[in-house]
Amino acid sequence: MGINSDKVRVKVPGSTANLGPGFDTLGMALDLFTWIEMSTAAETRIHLLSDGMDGLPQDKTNLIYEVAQLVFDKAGVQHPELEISMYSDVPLTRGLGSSAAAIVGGLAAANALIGSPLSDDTLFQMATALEDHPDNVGASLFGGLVVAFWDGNRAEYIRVEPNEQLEVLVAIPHFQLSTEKARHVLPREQSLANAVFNVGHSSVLVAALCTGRLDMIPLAMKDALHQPYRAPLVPGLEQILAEATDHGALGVALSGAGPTMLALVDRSSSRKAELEGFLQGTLQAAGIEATLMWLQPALSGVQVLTHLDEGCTLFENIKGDVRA
Ligand SMILES: Nc1ncnc2c1ncn2[C@@H]1O[C@H](COP(=O)(O)OP(=O)(O)O)[C@@H](O)[C@H]1O
Ligand SMILES: N[C@@H](CCOP(=O)(O)O)C(=O)O
Repeated sequence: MGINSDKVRVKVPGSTANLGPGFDTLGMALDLFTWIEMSTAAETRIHLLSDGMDGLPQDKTNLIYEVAQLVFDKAGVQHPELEISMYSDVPLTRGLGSSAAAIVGGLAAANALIGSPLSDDTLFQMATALEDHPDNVGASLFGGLVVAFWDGNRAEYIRVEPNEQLEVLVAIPHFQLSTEKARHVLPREQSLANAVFNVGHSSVLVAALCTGRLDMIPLAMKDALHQPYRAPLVPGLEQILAEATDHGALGVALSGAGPTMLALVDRSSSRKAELEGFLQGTLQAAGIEATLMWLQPALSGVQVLTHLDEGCTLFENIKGDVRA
């Protein structure tokens, strides 16, 4: 199997996980993207092109470089030195799936570089094992809404087209909360009552999303397994979870492990400004600065970009598409 001597470029969406009750099970891709360019080189070099990437390693300990090595191992090819450039609009460590986007983007780019010997399913299994849960990586790989489970050995999923009335408002606090820390506060054991509560709510939420029963979202988007334990880490969250539906949200949840909070909104709602004011006001009162952003579900998962100009830099190619 040969290694492609061209540059490969991939575009991968960030994501929100859980949607409240679907802990480690539901993921939805969002239109916030990470772009990765990868080519072979005489010596490994890693370029981080966007702001906010402080602290990410620029050597062979970088996550994207590391996951590329796993692809080469799995495909049985020699490890080439790599030149990698990365631009990301997905903020780090905020609950919008930056690590999943980096993992999926790194896997997809390395696979394309060696002629795509690995199937999407193989990439999904690898990404799930790396991230330890299938929700964000499933959404970044396949786009749309992904309903998934993982038994520690294999992950399975079904992709669902997001309802076209759904729009997303996120409040992204100006502080980081690592997924590792936000998983650490969860109890190791839960009551049967909490398990039944979440199975019921998550099942009805998925059914509501599949059938367009948006009226069920405010009732179904409730959780007993993780949000109550994570709320002390995110000032304002408790009030937002309790009251956002009184201010125009269809449903509200912690996005992934937080600290970002996410509201699902009917795109024809006349109460968007009211909801923005409620979120911003509640967070300000709790002493939290946050950026609000309207996002759309991303329908495509990771894409290998073939239309880009080889003669231009990654940033020159994508600058019309980035948010910042
Ligand atoms: N583009 C990237 N390149 C290298 N590492 C990354 C990249 N994006 C994320 N990471 C790693 O993932 C970590 C964030 O993951 P995590 O705590 O799960 O938060 P989230 O995935 O919600 O943003 C970062 O601190 C960094 O170690
Ligand atoms: N199901 C996971 C999701 C973590 O998402 P992230 O975007 O915060 O990494 C969890 O809730 O821990």
